[in-house]
Amino acid sequence: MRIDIVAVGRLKKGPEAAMVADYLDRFAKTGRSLGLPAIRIHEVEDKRGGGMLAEAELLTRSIPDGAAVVMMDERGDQPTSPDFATRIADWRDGARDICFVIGGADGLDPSLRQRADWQISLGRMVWPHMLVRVMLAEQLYRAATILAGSPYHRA
Ligand SMILES: C[S@@+](CC[C@H](N)C(=O)[O-])C[C@H]1O[C@@H](n2cnc3c(N)ncnc32)[C@H](O)[C@@H]1O
Repeated sequence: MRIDIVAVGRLKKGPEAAMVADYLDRFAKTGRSLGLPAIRIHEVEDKRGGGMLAEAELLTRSIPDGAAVVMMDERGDQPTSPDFATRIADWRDGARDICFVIGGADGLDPSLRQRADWQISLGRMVWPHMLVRVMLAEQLYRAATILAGSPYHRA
């Protein structure tokens, strides 16, 4: 099994990058005994100004064949953290790869959103994509702690 985050834009060194690295490192440590692999990030960038469609093509190329595709979108479902953890465990148990997709400033092209196995929202407000990376990384770490039965998630 592999877990990837495919995202538009390059995350420069700074607080967001440090937080993403920290949460993914914690995920890797907690996930190891749960059969969850370290998460890899793939960044794509369309330098020719082709907009959402060009970004969709680049993102599609980075999505592994057969992976469960989870699109981050403010119009999507709003699962609880335990529900999110359960879905990840179900895919793990079915030996399915998982690929999270985060769009750029214009969002994700509708053609790409149509192929999602799941569209999830971090609330109905729109967040900058770099913060979405941080929040997704935190929720993935939180999911691992829920599956491990550790006290990080107290709700
Ligand atoms: C700045 S937002 C783009 C907003 C764009 N206007 C749209 O209609 O999608 C960049 C990316 O961050 C992610 N994103 C932003 N807010 C989100 C939210 N509330 N929940 C989940 N993902 C979000 C989405 O992947 C989005 O494509």
